[in-house]
Amino acid sequence: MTKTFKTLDDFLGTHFIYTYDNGWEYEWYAKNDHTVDYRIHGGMVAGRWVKDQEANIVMLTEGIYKVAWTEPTGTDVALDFLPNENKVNGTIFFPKWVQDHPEITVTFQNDHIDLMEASREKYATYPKLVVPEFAHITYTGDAGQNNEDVIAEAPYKGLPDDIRNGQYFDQNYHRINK
Ligand SMILES: C=Cc1ccc(O)cc1
Repeated sequence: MTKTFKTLDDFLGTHFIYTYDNGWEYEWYAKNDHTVDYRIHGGMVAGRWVKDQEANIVMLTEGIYKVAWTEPTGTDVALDFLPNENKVNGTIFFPKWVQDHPEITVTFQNDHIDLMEASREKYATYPKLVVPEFAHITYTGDAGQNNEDVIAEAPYKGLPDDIRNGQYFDQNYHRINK
Protein backbone atom coordinates (compact mmCIF):
# COMPACT_ATOMS: atom_id res chain seq x y z
CA MET A 1 0.00 0.00 0.00
CA THR A 2 1.46 3.38 -0.97
CA LYS A 3 -1.07 5.70 0.68
CA THR A 4 0.21 8.65 2.70
CA PHE A 5 -1.38 8.89 6.15
CA LYS A 6 -2.46 12.41 7.13
CA THR A 7 -5.66 12.29 9.20
CA LEU A 8 -7.10 10.10 11.96
CA ASP A 9 -9.58 8.83 9.40
CA ASP A 10 -6.71 7.64 7.21
CA PHE A 11 -5.56 5.44 10.12
CA LEU A 12 -8.91 4.02 11.23
CA GLY A 13 -9.70 0.82 9.33
CA THR A 14 -6.04 0.08 8.65
CA HIS A 15 -4.60 -3.41 9.16
CA PHE A 16 -0.90 -3.89 9.93
CA ILE A 17 1.60 -6.69 10.39
CA TYR A 18 4.88 -5.76 12.03
CA THR A 19 7.92 -7.38 13.62
CA TYR A 20 9.49 -5.97 16.75
CA ASP A 21 13.27 -5.73 16.97
CA ASN A 22 13.16 -8.57 19.54
CA GLY A 23 11.62 -10.81 16.84
CA TRP A 24 8.03 -10.77 18.09
CA GLU A 25 5.54 -10.61 15.19
CA TYR A 26 2.15 -8.94 15.70
CA GLU A 27 -0.88 -8.29 13.50
CA TRP A 28 -3.12 -5.41 14.53
CA TYR A 29 -6.27 -3.73 13.18
CA ALA A 30 -7.64 -0.26 13.97
CA LYS A 31 -11.25 -1.45 13.84
CA ASN A 32 -12.82 1.92 14.64
CA ASP A 33 -12.06 5.02 16.74
CA HIS A 34 -12.29 3.11 20.04
CA THR A 35 -11.72 -0.57 19.18
CA VAL A 36 -8.80 -2.78 18.13
CA ASP A 37 -8.41 -6.44 17.11
CA TYR A 38 -5.10 -8.30 17.03
CA ARG A 39 -3.34 -11.61 16.55
CA ILE A 40 0.11 -12.61 17.82
CA HIS A 41 2.34 -14.66 15.52
CA GLY A 42 5.64 -14.64 17.36
CA GLY A 43 7.02 -14.00 20.83
CA MET A 44 6.20 -14.78 24.45
CA VAL A 45 2.44 -15.13 23.83
CA ALA A 46 2.37 -16.27 20.19
CA GLY A 47 -1.01 -17.83 19.39
CA ARG A 48 -3.07 -15.35 21.35
CA TRP A 49 -5.82 -13.44 19.53
CA VAL A 50 -8.31 -10.80 20.60
CA LYS A 51 -11.28 -9.00 19.09
CA ASP A 52 -13.07 -5.85 20.23
CA GLN A 53 -10.52 -4.60 22.73
CA GLU A 54 -11.49 -1.07 23.76
CA ALA A 55 -8.63 1.39 23.21
CA ASN A 56 -7.78 5.07 23.18
CA ILE A 57 -6.76 6.10 19.65
CA VAL A 58 -5.55 9.59 18.76
CA MET A 59 -3.49 11.38 16.14
CA LEU A 60 -0.56 13.18 17.79
CA THR A 61 0.43 15.16 14.68
CA GLU A 62 -0.09 14.58 10.97
CA GLY A 63 0.46 10.89 10.22
CA ILE A 64 1.51 9.87 13.76
CA TYR A 65 -0.89 7.91 15.95
CA LYS A 66 -0.97 6.83 19.59
CA VAL A 67 -3.00 3.85 20.78
CA ALA A 68 -3.26 2.66 24.41
CA TRP A 69 -5.35 0.17 26.29
CA THR A 70 -5.56 -2.05 29.36
CA GLU A 71 -6.56 -5.71 29.03
CA PRO A 72 -8.57 -8.17 31.14
CA THR A 73 -5.25 -9.93 31.89
CA GLY A 74 -3.94 -6.71 33.48
CA THR A 75 -1.50 -6.20 30.59
CA ASP A 76 -1.19 -2.57 29.49
CA VAL A 77 -0.14 -1.55 25.99
CA ALA A 78 0.98 1.76 24.45
CA LEU A 79 1.72 1.90 20.72
CA ASP A 80 2.93 4.75 18.50
CA PHE A 81 2.38 4.19 14.78
CA LEU A 82 4.40 6.05 12.12
CA PRO A 83 2.84 4.33 9.10
CA ASN A 84 4.47 6.66 6.58
CA GLU A 85 7.84 5.38 7.83
CA ASN A 86 6.66 1.76 8.31
CA LYS A 87 7.57 2.08 11.95
CA VAL A 88 5.90 1.34 15.31
CA ASN A 89 7.16 1.96 18.82
CA GLY A 90 5.39 -0.24 21.35
CA THR A 91 5.62 -0.71 25.08
CA ILE A 92 3.90 -3.69 26.67
CA PHE A 93 3.57 -3.82 30.46
CA PHE A 94 2.98 -7.44 31.43
CA PRO A 95 1.88 -8.38 34.95
CA LYS A 96 4.21 -11.00 36.43
CA TRP A 97 1.63 -13.75 36.08
CA VAL A 98 1.57 -13.49 32.27
CA GLN A 99 5.35 -13.90 32.21
CA ASP A 100 5.04 -16.90 34.57
CA HIS A 101 2.03 -18.51 32.85
CA PRO A 102 1.89 -17.22 29.26
CA GLU A 103 0.03 -20.36 28.16
CA ILE A 104 -3.10 -19.23 30.04
CA THR A 105 -3.34 -16.19 27.75
CA VAL A 106 -2.57 -18.05 24.50
CA THR A 107 -6.11 -18.52 23.27
CA PHE A 108 -9.02 -16.60 21.72
CA GLN A 109 -9.36 -14.32 24.72
CA ASN A 110 -12.98 -13.31 23.99
CA ASP A 111 -14.13 -16.83 24.97
CA HIS A 112 -12.14 -16.76 28.23
CA ILE A 113 -12.56 -13.34 29.84
CA ASP A 114 -13.55 -14.91 33.18
CA LEU A 115 -10.33 -16.97 33.24
CA MET A 116 -8.21 -13.86 32.52
CA GLU A 117 -9.90 -11.94 35.33
CA ALA A 118 -9.60 -14.85 37.75
CA SER A 119 -5.93 -15.36 36.87
CA ARG A 120 -5.04 -11.72 37.44
CA GLU A 121 -6.45 -12.05 40.98
CA LYS A 122 -4.95 -15.46 41.67
CA TYR A 123 -1.35 -14.82 40.53
CA ALA A 124 1.26 -12.09 41.09
CA THR A 125 1.07 -8.70 39.38
CA TYR A 126 4.53 -7.45 40.38
CA PRO A 127 7.24 -6.98 39.35
CA LYS A 128 5.86 -6.15 35.91
CA LEU A 129 7.74 -7.09 32.75
CA VAL A 130 8.15 -3.95 30.61
CA VAL A 131 8.92 -4.59 26.94
CA PRO A 132 9.75 -1.38 25.00
CA GLU A 133 10.59 -2.04 21.34
CA PHE A 134 10.58 -0.56 17.88
CA ALA A 135 8.95 -2.57 15.11
CA HIS A 136 9.14 -2.62 11.34
CA ILE A 137 5.81 -2.73 9.48
CA THR A 138 5.86 -5.52 6.86
CA TYR A 139 2.25 -5.16 5.66
CA THR A 140 -0.32 -2.36 5.54
CA GLY A 141 -3.86 -2.97 4.27
CA ASP A 142 -6.92 -0.77 3.92
CA ALA A 143 -9.55 -3.07 5.45
CA GLY A 144 -12.16 -0.39 6.18
CA GLN A 145 -13.70 0.07 9.61
CA ASN A 146 -15.64 -2.64 11.45
CA ASN A 147 -14.53 -5.39 9.09
CA GLU A 148 -15.06 -8.65 11.04
CA ASP A 149 -13.06 -10.65 8.46
CA VAL A 150 -9.71 -9.06 9.30
CA ILE A 151 -9.06 -10.91 12.57
CA ALA A 152 -11.44 -13.86 12.35
CA GLU A 153 -9.50 -17.04 13.06
CA ALA A 154 -6.64 -18.30 15.21
CA PRO A 155 -3.12 -17.51 14.06
CA TYR A 156 -1.40 -20.29 12.13
CA LYS A 157 2.11 -20.66 10.74
CA GLY A 158 2.25 -18.92 7.39
CA LEU A 159 -0.77 -16.65 7.94
CA PRO A 160 1.26 -13.41 7.75
CA ASP A 161 2.85 -14.64 4.52
CA ASP A 162 -0.57 -15.55 3.08
CA ILE A 163 -1.71 -11.99 3.77
CA ARG A 164 1.49 -10.39 2.45
CA ASN A 165 1.30 -12.55 -0.69
CA GLY A 166 -2.28 -11.42 -1.38
CA GLN A 167 -3.71 -14.93 -0.84
CA TYR A 168 -5.89 -14.18 2.20
CA PHE A 169 -8.27 -11.33 1.33
CA ASP A 170 -10.30 -10.69 -1.82
CA GLN A 171 -10.79 -7.30 -3.53
CA ASN A 172 -13.38 -6.30 -0.90
CA TYR A 173 -11.08 -7.26 1.99
CA HIS A 174 -13.10 -10.34 2.83
CA ARG A 175 -11.45 -13.64 3.68
CA ILE A 176 -11.04 -15.90 0.65
CA ASN A 177 -11.04 -19.31 2.44
CA LYS A 178 -13.90 -19.20 4.94
C1 LIG B 1 -0.67 -7.26 24.20
C2 LIG B 1 -1.15 -6.86 23.03
C3 LIG B 1 -0.38 -6.17 22.02
C4 LIG B 1 -0.96 -5.93 20.80
C5 LIG B 1 -0.22 -5.28 19.80
C6 LIG B 1 1.06 -4.91 20.06
O1 LIG B 1 1.80 -4.31 19.09
C7 LIG B 1 1.64 -5.12 21.28
C8 LIG B 1 0.91 -5.76 22.28
